[in-house]
Amino acid sequence: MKLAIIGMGKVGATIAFNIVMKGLCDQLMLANRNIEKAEGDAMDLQHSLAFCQHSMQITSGAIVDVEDSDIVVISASVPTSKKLSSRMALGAANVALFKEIIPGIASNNPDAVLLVVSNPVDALTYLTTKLSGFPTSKVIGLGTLIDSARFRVMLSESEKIHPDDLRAYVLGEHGSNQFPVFSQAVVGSESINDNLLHRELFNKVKEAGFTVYHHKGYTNFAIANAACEVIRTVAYDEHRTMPLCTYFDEWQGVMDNCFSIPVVVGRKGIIRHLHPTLNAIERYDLQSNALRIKDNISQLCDMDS
Ligand SMILES: NC(=O)c1ccc[n+]([C@@H]2O[C@H](COP(=O)([O-])OP(=O)(O)OC[C@H]3O[C@@H](n4cnc5c(N)ncnc54)[C@H](O)[C@@H]3O)[C@@H](O)[C@H]2O)c1
Repeated sequence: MKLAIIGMGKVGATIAFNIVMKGLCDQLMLANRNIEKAEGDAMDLQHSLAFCQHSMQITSGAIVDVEDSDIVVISASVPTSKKLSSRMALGAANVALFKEIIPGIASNNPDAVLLVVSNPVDALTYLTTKLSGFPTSKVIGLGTLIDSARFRVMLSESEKIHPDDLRAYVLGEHGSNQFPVFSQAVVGSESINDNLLHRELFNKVKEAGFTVYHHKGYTNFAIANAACEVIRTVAYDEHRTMPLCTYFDEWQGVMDNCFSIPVVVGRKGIIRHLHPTLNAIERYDLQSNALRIKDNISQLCDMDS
């Protein structure tokens, strides 16, 4: 399994550390605009192999050196600020960056699954799908997997039950429009009700990324674990279900859009879309997400410029 990370900032470096600790590949390639930083990370991670069960080859270089990967994680980005209050603020500059880098990544890594982490992730996953020419199944945006994880952790604290035993999906935009699917949320086989307490927790989930940003200027640990969950599922063809961002022609009556829906993931990327029965509130939330995201995509991702 050959894995590359493009963009060795706070998130890319933490994903790399997790991959090494968990032994998720045999060859790990780190690429960054500032190559010296990628070289430093590669050396530092090599030194940590003495404490790992799984040996791997760790190399570094420029984006053009990333070739024939099975998975390419894209966490390259213009710098984010501690004052960030909307992921869309990164939109225009990251769209320009992706227009510069995605065609080369796609042609040098024709069989890869591309995992988009950079924000705004829904628009960038759409753009990556279009620019790469890859099948929609092979371009995955990290999307609301992280929001769903935060929701499960917060519900677990309130229910005093391990988060692994909770199923609670947040779907839609990785942003302020995301919505919880209470109608399908369960702990054991008991429903998690749509009540005031659980709505308050969900409101904290929506703000959680920015709460962390405002404290430390970035988020890295939870997002790196979310990325590794997808990477392991692809690497070992695990066929796990999770909410992830994908471009789709049609989902639950929404046409031609790109945001997080429940999917099954395996070695070939997204191998199936799941279709839970949504209640009236959730169908309304889905429609308003679809409009908002479509609008963001058409504002940001003009394919002719
Ligand atoms: N999807 C999510 O839930 C989620 C969570 C956290 C962060 N993010 C996003 O991930 C991205 C990275 O965040 P970060 O905190 O690591 O940012 P960062 O500024 O620390 O790192 C960005 C890295 O990209 C590199 N880079 C820029 N242009 C490049 C190019 N052309 N080629 C190669 N490398 C290039 C920079 O040198 C830098 O090392 C941001 O867009 C952030 O918003 C997403």
